[in-house]
Parts: sequence; structure tokens; C-alpha cells
Amino acid sequence: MQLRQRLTLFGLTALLLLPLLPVPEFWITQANYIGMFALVSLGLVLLTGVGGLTSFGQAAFVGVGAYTTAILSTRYGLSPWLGLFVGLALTLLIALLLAWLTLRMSGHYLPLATIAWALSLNFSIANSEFLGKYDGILGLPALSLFGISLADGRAIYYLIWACALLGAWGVRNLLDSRPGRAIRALGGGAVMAEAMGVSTFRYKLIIFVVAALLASVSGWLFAHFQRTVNPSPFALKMGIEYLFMAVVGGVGSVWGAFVGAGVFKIIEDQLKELLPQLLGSNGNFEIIVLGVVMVLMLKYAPKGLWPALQGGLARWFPAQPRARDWAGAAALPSRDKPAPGALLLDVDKVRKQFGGLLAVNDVSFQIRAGEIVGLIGPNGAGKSTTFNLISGVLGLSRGAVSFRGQPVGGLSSREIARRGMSRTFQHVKMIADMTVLENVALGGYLRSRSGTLSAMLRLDRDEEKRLFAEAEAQLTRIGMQAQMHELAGNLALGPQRLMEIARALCTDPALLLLDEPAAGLRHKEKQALAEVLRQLKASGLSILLVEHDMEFVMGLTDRIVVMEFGTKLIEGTPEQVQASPEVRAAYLGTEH
Ligand SMILES: Nc1ncnc2c1ncn2[C@@H]1O[C@H](COP(=O)(O)OP(=O)(O)OP(=O)(O)O)[C@@H](O)[C@H]1O
Repeated sequence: MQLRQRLTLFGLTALLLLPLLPVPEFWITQANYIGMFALVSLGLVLLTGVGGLTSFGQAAFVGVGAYTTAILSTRYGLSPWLGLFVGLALTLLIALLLAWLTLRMSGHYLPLATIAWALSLNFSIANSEFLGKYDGILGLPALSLFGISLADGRAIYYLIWACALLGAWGVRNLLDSRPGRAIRALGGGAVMAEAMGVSTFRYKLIIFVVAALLASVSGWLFAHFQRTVNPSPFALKMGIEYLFMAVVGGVGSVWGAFVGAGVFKIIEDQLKELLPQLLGSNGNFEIIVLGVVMVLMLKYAPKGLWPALQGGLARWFPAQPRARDWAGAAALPSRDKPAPGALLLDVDKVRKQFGGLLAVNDVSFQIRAGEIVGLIGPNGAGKSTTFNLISGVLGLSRGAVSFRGQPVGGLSSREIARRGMSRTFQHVKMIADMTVLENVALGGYLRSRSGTLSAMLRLDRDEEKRLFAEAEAQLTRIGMQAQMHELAGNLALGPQRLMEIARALCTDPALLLLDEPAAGLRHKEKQALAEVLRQLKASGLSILLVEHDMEFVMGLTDRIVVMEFGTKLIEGTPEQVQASPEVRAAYLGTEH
């Protein structure tokens, strides 16, 4: 057994034995709170740390779970277990409604919206006669499981920690899966994820709902642990504290949720006792100290305690590369390839207007299957805009684009990716803290199906093997197999660009769109890249290349389209373009 596994086993045994040891009741209660808080923070890891969506409103979902079971068990005498499921269903409905209303917001509007609904949900609870107003509801029954009462803190401890660890297991599984890679792509903005076929709205919705459900379970446990509910533990202040916990622990890591909940709860309680003694008067002084600690943490350890701890421990327990268990996995489904020479892409008088600026002015050209076509022109000529019009990142102002005989103008980049166009980016877009292999496997998203639930329950392993086999095959194709276990963010620019090409290849494209693939590469790297692209062409792939490096373009392409001031200046073979006085004039800035 490896040291890591031995440590995990030791930790789990210690957790299991804790209530059986003569530990004071106070610490068991602390451990119970830490488990419940960690469940909520886990949701924030997914939502905020990984997905990049900041929420101050998680305490409101805790309240929904708590109040539902309180009402059902006290007023209607129903089983708390029924209360759990009704609470989850109600949370799901509320989360879906709030997500529909708020998730399309971006920037600071979303956090503000979470504050708004956290306030309004809490005020609704606090002013409802039915929910007991500020006094809340008293006399909740204790939970029982298989006839065993969980009224005692040491007994409910096991249920709380089983829920927390199950939650951690599910979230960890999710993050290492097909939907997990899509979720991890959200943090870097929508453009790359959508180009890989991921519906970013769908995954924002999913993580919002999962985080709300985790909070709701915590609320259910909380209600039956305290045996009473009132509005204050579900107020905005607590929503902010949950976010603090996640940030203190490490908002991007699952175990950070536990570290954050633990550190926050213990420090807060100790300060509550210590500060009034020191200062000689009563008051919530701990809030001041916690605020200062938080600011210092954000300045000096913005990633949180767990990543810092992990970085320190990495010297003794280096991370193991993913076990290569996909040998012999079945191939992913692949698409019909166009016949060599068939018309693949038809760009017909496309136009893009940005206000008064005509960035692309009635540009037309075609690409046939098996060709490499270059799109060149001086800075600001409209190449990237044309590229974005073709790949669906920008909408057309006029004109038409058809791909494999079907009109694709006006389709989303996700839909265009589904039809077999895949692209790379002028500025590499990747998930820096994922391995090269995992980044490339994201390209296989549209060729696979596993959903969130099957990923959380680890029922997706066969498909994962197929995805990794495909990702490795594409990395081998471009000569990067040896780097597959490295973190993408640690690579130099050259290999990162190659990795993007492998990711695009993993989509099984009929047309590859490369946006300045040679930019920033050294001479040798450019030669290696040109060789890779020649091999891809030899295997029947078609490529459209936006590029500045003339030598690179001239040696590689079959045809070149030259743009200047948004219009097509000339189209021809590399020789024709090189011989053209107009092109020379365009590049040298002389009259023609
Ligand atoms: N989103 C936008 N809004 C307004 N103007 C834009 C936008 N995107 C591009 N432009 C303008 O459109 C023109 C064409 O830009 P584009 O980026 O397509 O040129 P390019 O040929 O790719 O240039 P480069 O080689 O420098 O990348 C430029 O004048 C640019 O400022």
C-alpha cells in the first residue's frame, strides 16, 4: 500500500474511532458542525472554486432543507427521512428557478443576485407566521436509523460524517470525469468550452443545483441535530461565512472544504471565548479578527490552506500519474469523412460590421477536403474575425457559410463543433491545472455521453477508458505522448499549442481551424509543427490556417487567401501570392 493510501486509511480510522474515545462532548459537537459546514463548502468548491460562480446565498438552501423537515416532522408528524427527500425536491425547484433567473448574469451581477435572493429568502422565512417567524420551530424529533436513535451527538456524528464523506467522494468523482472536465473548463470562460461542444449554461446549472442540494442535506442534518430551527443560521452572514470557509480551506480543492470548515469553526469558537476575556467586555469581537485574518489570507495565501499544505507535502508524497488502464479500450464513435477533393467549406460573401467598422467585407473562398488553406494579411486585416465567423464565435452581419453542404451561418460554435469543425486559439485556452491527457480528453466530449450522476457514482469508467485511449492516440499522433501526465500549465508555449491541436483532433474533425499556431514558437518548434500538419493532411484532414509567419505558410499550404482592410485581396497558390505585387504592397505598406 502506498503512503498516500495508508494516510487516508489512518484518517478514516481516526474519524471512525473519535466518538468512541473519551473525547469531551464539546469536541464531538465541533466535529459535527465541521462535517455539516464542510458539506456546504463542498458545493462552493464546485460552484465557485471550479466553476467560477461566486455565491453568497448557500445558507438559504441550508434553510430550505432545515425548515422543510422541521415543518413536516413537527406539524404533520412525518418521518424526517421523508423530510430529507421533500427538502431536496423543494431545493431543486427553487435552485432551478433561481438559476434560470440569475445564471446568465456575468461579472459582479451574479454575486449581487445571490445576495439579493439570500436576503429575500431569509426575510420570507423570518416573517412567515407559518414558519414561526424569528422564534422558528421547536421540538424537532431526533433522527433514527435502522431503529437506532441518533439523538446523541456521538450517534449523529456518524451520519453527518457519512454524508460529508459521501459528498466529497461524489464531488471528487465528478471532477475527474467527462462532465467534470466540462465544469473545469467553465473557469476559463465560455469560448473554449463551447468550441469543444460543451453547453456552458447547462453545466453552470448543474453545479448550481448540486451545490444547493449539498447545502440542503446539511440543513436537514442541522435541523435534527439542533432539534430546533430559526432564521439566523440561514441568514446572509452565514452565507458569507460559508464562502470564507471555502476560500480559507482552498476553494478549488475538495479537501479544502473540510480544512476550511474545520479551521474556521475552531478559530471562531476559540476567539468567541478568548476575546471577551482579554478585552473585558462582551461583543462579537471574533468577527473583527476573522475579517482581518481573511484579508491577510487573500493577500498571502489566495489559494487557501489545503493547496499550501499539499504543496508542502508533495515533496514527501509526490502525486502519482493516472494509472494507464485503458489499453484495449474500444474506439470512440467516429464520423463519416468527406471524399478527397469534395467541397468542404464554402464561405460566401461574409460580412462583419462592428458598429461603424467593417471588419470583414464580403469575403468568399472555399476549402476542399484534403487541402491546407492559409488565411494571411497584415495586422487588423480581419483574419481572426473571419475565422470567428466561420467557427460560430461571432454572428454574421451578412453572407453565408456552408459546411459539408449544410448552411452553418448563425449556428452556435457548439453546434458547428458537433458538425465536425474544430479549432485552436490565438491565445492558448486550456485548463492549466489539468494534465495534458485530461485537456485533450475534453476534445472527446461530443463523442461520449456520461452524465453527472453516473460520473458521481463512478459508473462511467468504461467510457473514460475509451476517452483516455483516444486522447493518448491523438497525443501520440503529434509526438506528445511522453508529456501526457504533465500539468498543461507547466508546458512551454510550443507544446501547449500542440496540445490544443491534439484536443481539436480528439473531436474527430473534418476541418481543423488553426488560429496562428506558429505564433511565439522557436524555429525548431515551427518545423516540428509543420511536419505534424503535413502528416495530418496526408491522413486526409483539411486545415484552415490563420498565420503571420510567411515562411511557415508558404511551405505548408496548397492555397492562400490574402486579406487587407477586411476584404479579400487575392487568392492563389503560395507561388502566385509570393509573386503578387499587391500582396507585397499590402505588407510593405506601399501604394498599389
Ligand atoms: N469585437 C470587436 N469589436 C470591435 N471591433 C473589432 C472586434 N474584433 C475585431 N475588431 C476590429 O476588426 C478589425 C479586424 O480585426 P481582426 O482581429 O479580425 O484582424 P486580424 O487580421 O486577425 O489581425 P491580427 O493579425 O492583428 O490578429 C480590426 O480593426 C479590429 O480592431
